[in-house]
Amino acid sequence: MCPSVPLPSPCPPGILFPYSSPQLWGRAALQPPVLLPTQRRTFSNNKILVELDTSSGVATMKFKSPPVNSLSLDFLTEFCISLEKLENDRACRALIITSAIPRIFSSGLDIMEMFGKSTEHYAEFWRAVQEMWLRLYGSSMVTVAAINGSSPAGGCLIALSCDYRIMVENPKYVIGLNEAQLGIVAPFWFKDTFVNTVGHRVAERSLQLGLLHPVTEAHQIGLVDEVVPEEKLQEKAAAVVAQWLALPDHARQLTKSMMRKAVLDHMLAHREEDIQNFVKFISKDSIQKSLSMYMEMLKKKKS
Ligand SMILES: CCCCCCCCCCC/C=C/C(=O)SCCNC(=O)CCNC(=O)[C@H](O)C(C)(C)COP(=O)(O)OP(=O)(O)OC[C@H]1O[C@@H](n2cnc3c(N)ncnc32)[C@H](O)[C@@H]1OP(=O)(O)O
Repeated sequence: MCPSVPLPSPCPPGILFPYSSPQLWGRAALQPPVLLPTQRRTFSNNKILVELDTSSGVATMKFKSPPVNSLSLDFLTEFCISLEKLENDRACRALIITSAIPRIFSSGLDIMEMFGKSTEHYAEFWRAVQEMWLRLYGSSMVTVAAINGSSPAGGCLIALSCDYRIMVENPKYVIGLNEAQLGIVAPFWFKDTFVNTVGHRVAERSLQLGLLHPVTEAHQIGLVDEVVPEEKLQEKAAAVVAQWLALPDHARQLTKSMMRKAVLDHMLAHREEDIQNFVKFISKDSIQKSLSMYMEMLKKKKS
């Protein structure tokens, strides 16, 4: 059978052989089978830096939005644009996501986007959150989260949406879906993504208590796949990517799609309803009060 990459049509006899070598599989497979010097393509905005190594097909995306990489509407928009660029780039087969901000991977959704704004704003913001998840969870690239800091709520969702999670061993770092601690609720597709990673029982307890798991515990419950010292993170991420890229892209992609399709389809079928639910929920006085108290608590913690 011909690989899923577009080949000259009809597929000439014998063409399968050169395309069968693992390092030639996939979207980069149409490049001539010669050793090319390492080539880097970089693009950047004020929130995200992306570097694509076109010889390996691996892109590294660094979040660089101080102070805590919170997922504002602007951040989500830039994130989606970057994901779309990479997804459409035939030279890119894999993506490593990490942070350029010390100690923080991402602090999750920007609470200020959910506080004191108009219903139109809430709807626009929530559509952007959905879009980010649809693109990342549904990506055909190999995706690895190199988690070099704390990663609560929406930050954890980003990590969960990748194919593999490697976290830096540091007793101060935590990760989890802590929405309940803010007096809010993780939506069904956050929950489904979590359940698909850690299983129903662990997810149920963790979600109800809004737990932020220290790294060792996150590893024990399967929320992260590996724990490494900070200085080994990039090397480990590259090794994991190489292992996943050794397989034919079409087989890996179809398997990924099979595993994730039900959850993605469910969200797509209920997308507008989910936006309405979010707007209704977040606009409630009691929820606005909870968010306000949470922000106060964050500020007090500093002083
Ligand atoms: C019927 C059901 C219907 C359901 C419908 C849906 C319901 C709603 C679903 C919403 C889902 C929400 C998902 C989320 O992601 S909510 C965000 C959760 N995030 C957090 O709880 C993290 C909070 N932050 C922290 O814990 C710490 O800040 C952190 C560990 C990340 C860093 O600590 P550090 O000490 O280094 O830094 P500071 O705390 O001093 O923070 C620096 C400044 O950044 C501000 N900050 C932090 N996090 C956020 C954030 N998420 N959004 C906005 N701003 C944030 C913090 O206040 C500091 O600001 P100032 O310098 O101005 O004080």
